[in-house]
Amino acid sequence: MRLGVIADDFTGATDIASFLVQNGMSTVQVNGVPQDDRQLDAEAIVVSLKSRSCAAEKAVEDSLAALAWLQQQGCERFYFKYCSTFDSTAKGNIGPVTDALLAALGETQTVISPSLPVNGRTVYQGHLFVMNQLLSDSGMRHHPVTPMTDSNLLRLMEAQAAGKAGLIASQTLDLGAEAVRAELAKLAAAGVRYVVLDALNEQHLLTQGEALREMKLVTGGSGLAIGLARQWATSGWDREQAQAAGKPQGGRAVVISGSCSTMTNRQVSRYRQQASSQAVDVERALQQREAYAHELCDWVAQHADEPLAPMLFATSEPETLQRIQLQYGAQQSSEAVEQLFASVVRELQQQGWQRFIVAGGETSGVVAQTLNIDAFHIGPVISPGVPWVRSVTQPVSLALKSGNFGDENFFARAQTEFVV
Ligand SMILES: Nc1ncnc2c1ncn2[C@@H]1O[C@H](COP(=O)(O)OP(=O)(O)O)[C@@H](O)[C@H]1O
Ligand SMILES: O=C(O)[C@@H](O)C(=O)COP(=O)(O)O
Repeated sequence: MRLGVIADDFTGATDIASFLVQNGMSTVQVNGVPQDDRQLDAEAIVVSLKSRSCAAEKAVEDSLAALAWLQQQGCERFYFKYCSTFDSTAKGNIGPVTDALLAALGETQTVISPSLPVNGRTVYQGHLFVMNQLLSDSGMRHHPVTPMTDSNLLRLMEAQAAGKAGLIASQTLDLGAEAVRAELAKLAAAGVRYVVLDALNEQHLLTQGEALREMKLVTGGSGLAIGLARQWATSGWDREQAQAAGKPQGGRAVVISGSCSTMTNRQVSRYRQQASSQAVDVERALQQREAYAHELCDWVAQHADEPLAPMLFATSEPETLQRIQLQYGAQQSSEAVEQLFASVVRELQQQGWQRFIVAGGETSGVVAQTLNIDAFHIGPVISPGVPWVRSVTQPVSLALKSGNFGDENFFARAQTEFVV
């Protein structure tokens, strides 16, 4: 049984991929729908799209293209992965994409399961919680692109999609997989297309996995992957074996930090005490990018043989960032930083650097694209949702960290706790 995952963004794709390998399924991730007909070798294939904040029509078109490609790869079960905070715009594309995938597969029912207890996302009586707050009371209500002002997943789904939503509550999950399957059948008979699943803990996710073993299409965050991978992994949950192809190889490493999140700021200040580091000068990035990138690469090379990899960082505290954005413009400065990092990693790759530890979702996308890495094996997990990954075609390994993920010692741990 081969699983095909359609993920609505890049770091979200890496997140689910890491839970699949941790629970025993070997996994390859591709960035976008490949245009060639290469056949990939893994139990699960994850396609990362950039559809989270797209208009519904575009998200549907991209998701159906991903589905068709995954079917060509021999996938028989499908998983639509969105954010564990159900990020969707006011017009919302999670509903339309779910409807389109159901129709394409000839199915009439699926589940909605964004819960990820290990990262504080739980669902109770159909309401989504972030840590100890309802989604609509959490910081997500201020999200610049996808503000979430309702926590009721049934209401959110019915507002976006064509069909009827229903609930399987935690009390039923406590009774086990058989009870969940019976409830799914009852809801199907009542015409319910989207079944919101409560989950307060990992046991609930394992029960979901057991109950959904035969369901053709599921939808959710990355948590449900824990339960499903335990059902489908042919290696008997052998994590070591599933991760083998993605283990980082030796060779020189560099840390590139382009995220300004609170967590990344903490990680950067910790790592500055542990390794050589150099802050990026945004003005020089704007005015003399190539010469400056070359200079930074020389600096990185001078620190190549130290115990921990040298770090280049644009990461700034909110006040500094605000000052930079006021002075140079938000878009201009962020693009200048991204392009500077692109020039740096291009030159380092030419000089034979093989390990890149990157902080920031957008920054990760730029680095992977610049290094020409469009498919990678998922390796050992550094922090929940952040694995080492290894290019399918080149001897290059990446650790791609979304801004909020990882613990304070992430950059050092990524290098010291894994066989390289
Ligand atoms: N000092 C800085 N000045 C301006 N923009 C910056 C600075 N540092 C980082 N950026 C930009 O901020 C954005 C951070 O986004 P991203 O990499 O997705 O991180 P996150 O995952 O935390 O959102 C990138 O476009 C990056 O280039
Ligand atoms: O499900 C999740 O929380 C993550 O996989 C995810 O999608 C995070 O998105 P970003 O916050 O945009 O990195």
